[in-house]
Amino acid sequence: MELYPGFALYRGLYELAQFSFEGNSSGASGMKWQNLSESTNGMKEVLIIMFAEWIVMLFAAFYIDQVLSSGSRKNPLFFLKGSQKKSPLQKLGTQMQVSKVFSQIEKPDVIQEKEKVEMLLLEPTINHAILCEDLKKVYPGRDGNADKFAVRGLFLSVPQGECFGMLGPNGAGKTSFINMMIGLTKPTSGTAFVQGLDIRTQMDEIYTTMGVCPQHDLLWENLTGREHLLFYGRLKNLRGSILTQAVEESLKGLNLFHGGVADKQVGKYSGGMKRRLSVAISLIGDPKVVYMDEPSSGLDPASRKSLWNVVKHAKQNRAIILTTHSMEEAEALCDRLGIFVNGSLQCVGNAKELKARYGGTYVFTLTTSSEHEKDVENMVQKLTPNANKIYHLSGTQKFELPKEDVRIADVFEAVDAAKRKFTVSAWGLVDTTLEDVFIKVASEAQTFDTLS
Ligand SMILES: Nc1ncnc2c1ncn2[C@@H]1O[C@H](COP(=O)(O)OP(=O)(O)OP(=O)(O)O)[C@@H](O)[C@H]1O
Repeated sequence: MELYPGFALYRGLYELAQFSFEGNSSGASGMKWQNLSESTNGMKEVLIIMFAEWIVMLFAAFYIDQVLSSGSRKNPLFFLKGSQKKSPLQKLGTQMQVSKVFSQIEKPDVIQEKEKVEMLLLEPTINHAILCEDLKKVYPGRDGNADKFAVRGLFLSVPQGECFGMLGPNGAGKTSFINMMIGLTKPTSGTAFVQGLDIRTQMDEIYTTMGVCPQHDLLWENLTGREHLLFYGRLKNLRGSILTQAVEESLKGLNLFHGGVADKQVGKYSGGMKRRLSVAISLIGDPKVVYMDEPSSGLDPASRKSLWNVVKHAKQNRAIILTTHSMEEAEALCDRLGIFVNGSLQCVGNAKELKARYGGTYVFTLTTSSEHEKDVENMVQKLTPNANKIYHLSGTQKFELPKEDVRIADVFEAVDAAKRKFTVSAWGLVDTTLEDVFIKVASEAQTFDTLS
């Protein structure tokens, strides 16, 4: 029975108790090393059994972990095989990875960004606040699930004075990227330099020049807004009147000063007030690099506008990386944007460039009575045979007109001519919005990934 570890432990404890009981009554001490050799003392076998079992169990646990519980399961005889030959499926997987890399290489703006980073890495300059070099994050798969590639080889450079907007659908990997940059998680491979400091080894120094507004507010319910700012200000080495002034300015800037709000416990704040306090915390102490993960989520329009003013003012002497789902916010605040899908950048550029590159159409809408719908179609066909009808409901029709085929003046003339022939209740011509670009880039990338 002692081969079962529980019994071996019991026997050992029993022997110890026995020796100390006898020692108590005879005035001797309990078990000593020399007592191990006594024939009636089972402790020696117990120690041998437990030591041998410890080694056996260690190997057994390692083996079971490799073949059963890990996401990347191994063959049960993996220890007999040397370097395993790849199965055709694995080879296909590798080819797909290569083709995926190739497809990324085809995006000129992303390659340009990579080349810029490589050049900057050769001659590091303080002007570039953030440089990401082939940054990757892989979450190991659990319970038989495959590994999750949250960030796949990101190259990015953000200079001082720039606000870089990171757009992307849910689950694209934006928060995973920010978590690596702020030292919450380690990169699986690759690295990033913040003011020339490596995030793998010099995070302590980076913290002194960094501000973070996390996606979910991390605040103490019992402290007031002012106390939060005083605390973080002190952490950033502000003291005395400089600290008091920084806190006052911060509270005023984020609309948390009037009506005694600053001295209320945070537990009594509304969601929007907490968000504004998080932004204030990220900016206190003049950090040179700031990360804002969806800073305006949950804010009413007025608070959002005042937050934008604060961010616009703040970006003048620092680098900001901001993630958002609001295209309006991205256009209002960001000097450059990157659309991030399935862990990789699909495009980089300012809003104008992206719209010009990806938005190759105007959207033309015209409303008339139902009997003149055919006339409208004919009119659009005359403007361009490549027009594409995207919407049609009781007299209202929407068409995509390729920009290279139509001139805006021709559209106005065509509508004027149409007005003379039949009643036009309403019409409009709209250029591509950033939202159109986002939807197009994200859906193309997701389709490609699904096919892969
Ligand atoms: N700790 C984790 N373990 C395993 N997978 C994770 C972990 N954290 C995130 N993921 C996965 O990584 C992917 C990227 O998640 P992440 O939170 O970075 O996306 P996101 O772009 O910030 O999304 P959202 O816009 O919704 O905040 C998701 O598929 C998510 O499920």
